[in-house]
Amino acid sequence: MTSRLALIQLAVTASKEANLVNARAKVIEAAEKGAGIVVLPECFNSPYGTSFFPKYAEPLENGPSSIALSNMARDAKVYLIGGSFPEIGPNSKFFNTCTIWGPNGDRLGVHRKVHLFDIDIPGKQTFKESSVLSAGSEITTFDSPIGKIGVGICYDIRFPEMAMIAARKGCIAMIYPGAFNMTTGPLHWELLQRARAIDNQMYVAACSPARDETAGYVAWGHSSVVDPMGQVVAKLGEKEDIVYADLDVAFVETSRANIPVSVQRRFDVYPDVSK
Ligand SMILES: NC(=O)CC(=O)C(=O)O
Repeated sequence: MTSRLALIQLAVTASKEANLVNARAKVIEAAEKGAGIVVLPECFNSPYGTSFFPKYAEPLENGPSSIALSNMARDAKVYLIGGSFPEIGPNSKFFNTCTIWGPNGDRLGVHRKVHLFDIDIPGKQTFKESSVLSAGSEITTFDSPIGKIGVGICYDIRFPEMAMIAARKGCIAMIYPGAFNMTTGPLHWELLQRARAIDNQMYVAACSPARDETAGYVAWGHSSVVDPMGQVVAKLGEKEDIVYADLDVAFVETSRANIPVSVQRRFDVYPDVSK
């Protein structure tokens, strides 16, 4: 069983309305090219930065982005992993939130970024999402026609436990809307995807905004898909574009059967690791 995955490396602007219009056009284009599962990037409808989160935040229920995403999924008849947008949630807390939509426009899941992006590489990249955002606390999976798929957001990819638990719940892929930067992107973006793919013998995809050199936070781009053997099967440069890859469940099964690490774990040797 296969399904075509499309990653939309969207050129995100300061206009939420323009971003929603552009996202819709690209989702429909991806569906016309045969995609059954479509992914948008982290903060697909706003610039990425702590000063922007409160300004662009909207509620999950009936906010403009949720309505637009539901309509896109329904009109294109695709499973849509709707990147993320700043959410104003319970108790007026802000979250970095990914919504997942089915082909009839129903919402299938919500992932609030679990691991907030707080780093300080002096002179290169400093970011403190936790100065504005609250963290989610759920592992998120949803059922697609080719099987269960796990969803994380960007910095979540650095935490192997999340992908491992998703794999143990039966996921055949992990998908991360993300926005690495010009420091961590060249170092870690591809390596982390390949690591999570090999750890768990699953497809891993990460979808970035297109690079905008004039933005306060310059995204690395390079949206890509890695297969269960750790091979990069699709990859973009830095410009706005769409990349496609066929996800093949049989290849996940063969990879897991040929190198059966998931049944060779020695929890007797490392009992502190949760089963
Ligand atoms: N933007 C992020 O959440 C993560 C990132 O850029 C990194 O881990 O590097």
